[in-house]
Formats: sequence, structure tokens, C-alpha cells
Amino acid sequence: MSLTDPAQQDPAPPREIAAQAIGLHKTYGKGAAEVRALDGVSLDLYAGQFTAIMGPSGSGKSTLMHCLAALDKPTTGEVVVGGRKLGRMRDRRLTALRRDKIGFVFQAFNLVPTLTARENILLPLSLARKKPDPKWFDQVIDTVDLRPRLGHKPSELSGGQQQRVACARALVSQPDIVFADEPTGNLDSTSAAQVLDFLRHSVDDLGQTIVMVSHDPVAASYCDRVIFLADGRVVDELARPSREEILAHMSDLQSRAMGLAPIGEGA
Ligand SMILES: Nc1ncnc2c1ncn2[C@@H]1O[C@H](COP(=O)(O)OP(=O)(O)OP(=O)(O)O)[C@@H](O)[C@H]1O
Repeated sequence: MSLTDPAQQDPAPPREIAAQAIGLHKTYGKGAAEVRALDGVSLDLYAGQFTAIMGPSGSGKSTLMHCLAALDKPTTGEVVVGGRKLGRMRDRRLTALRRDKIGFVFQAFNLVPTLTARENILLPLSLARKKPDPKWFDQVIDTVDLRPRLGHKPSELSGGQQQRVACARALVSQPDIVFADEPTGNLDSTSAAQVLDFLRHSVDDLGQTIVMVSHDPVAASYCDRVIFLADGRVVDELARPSREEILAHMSDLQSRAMGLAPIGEGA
């Protein structure tokens, strides 16, 4: 018997689902002006993973993320976050879910200029009248590597440091899932690498779940899983891809979107 006989190996443990899209459609406008931003997206996003959503401009990435993060409602279909169906929730419960269970990181850092880094990080908890778990706060601050800067205001921090403050703010309430929309879009490559390292560490060391929309193959190469959208549909996914694999997939999708055969085909 071979030691690597698959039949003799333990089955892989079932993966916990952090969020789910079930048959999502989202339509904007009517008649000739109708746009199908999402055209039947079904997707499981796993807990403890760093997932990227990529695709050509207009493919539906932001719309999908907004529906998953309870910032927008699908026209039809269902979103489930942490086992809760969003479609059945009233606005007050949706607001509470966004506050307590979901973290957000945006391209613009959205920090309050008059507050220090520490105050910005603790703001969501202060607004919810909750106290931070001191051990978790320390872990997040150490992972984000910002301890000496906690007393500084955003204007006294570099772009990369500001985005790391925004990441720490998203994580401090221990959300079920963090959604990051082009988190490195405004950063130079060194600062972007620091932010992506932090996001990677927060998955590996703190067990967080992160879903990131990005155009950047380098950013997506930090992820466990890359999902590709085109024309409002999931068309492909890659596990732990390299930057080069992502680039090749993106250029293939772009060619198809423009009605061209991928390079090297059909000659
Ligand atoms: N509020 C809206 N009203 C009308 N059409 C919209 C609206 N929001 C998005 N769309 C359209 O829906 C489609 C998907 O948009 P979406 O912003 O989700 O794509 P995206 O992949 O995030 O694009 P990008 O990479 O350019 O940000 C596009 O055709 C867009 O023009």
C-alpha cells in the first residue's frame, strides 16, 4: 500500500462558510438602459481565508462586495453572513450586523482627522459603547506594527500607516468578515506591501476572514483564493496563484471582454 494512497488519508475537514452569495442578480435601470451588474452569482467565502475578487472594469466586483457586506441589496437572490440571511433582516438589524460582524477597509482611508490613531482604531467600539478586549487590541496593534504611532493624528502618518490604522479599525471589533475595497489603490508599492503583509498576517496569525476587491495582481497574489468575475458572473477561480498566473488570467478575461481571442489562440 502506498503511503500516499488517498483512500487511506483523513478527509479534509469541512470548511466553515463566513459568507455566501446564492443566485445573486442585481439590475440597475430599466428597458434599454438596463444594466445587469450581477447575473446569477453563487459563491461560498470561507472563514480564515484571504480571498480576492478580480475582473475587468464593470464586471460587478463592487456591486458584489456591497451586496455581501449589506451595503446594498440584490434585486433577487440571497446573501448569508455568519449564518444569517440578510434578505429577511430589517434595516436596524442590518445596521447592527454591519457594526458588529463586518469590518470595512476602503481605498480612501476614511480616518477622522481630529482623532489620534488609537482613537480612530477604537471609534467603532466607542460608537457601539463597547470596550475593547485588551488582549485582542494588543495583538492587532502588534500585527499592524503601529504601537509607536498610536498618539499621532492621520496627517502625521504616511499613507501606508493611515491604511494600517484603517485595517486595525476594521479588525478591532473581531468581525466575522472584513471587506476591503481596493485597499492599496492609493498607496506606493512599499506601503502597499506593508498593508498586504498585515492583511495576510491577520488571516494567518489572528484567524481573520478577509475578502478584497482589487485590480492589482500583486495584491491578489497575497490571497489564498482569487475569484474572477466577468459580465456579472463568476467565471473562474485560482488557488494560491502567483502574480504571473493572475496576470495571464486577467489579460485572457480582458481579451474575451473585448471580443478578441486570447493571445496564442486561433492563429
Ligand atoms: N448605481 C448604479 N447605477 C447604474 N449602473 C450602475 C450603478 N452601479 C454600478 N452600475 C453598473 O453596473 C456594472 C457593474 O459595476 P461595478 O461597479 O460593480 O463594477 P466593477 O467591476 O466594480 O468596476 P470597476 O473595476 O470599474 O470599479 C457596470 O456596468 C456599472 O456601470
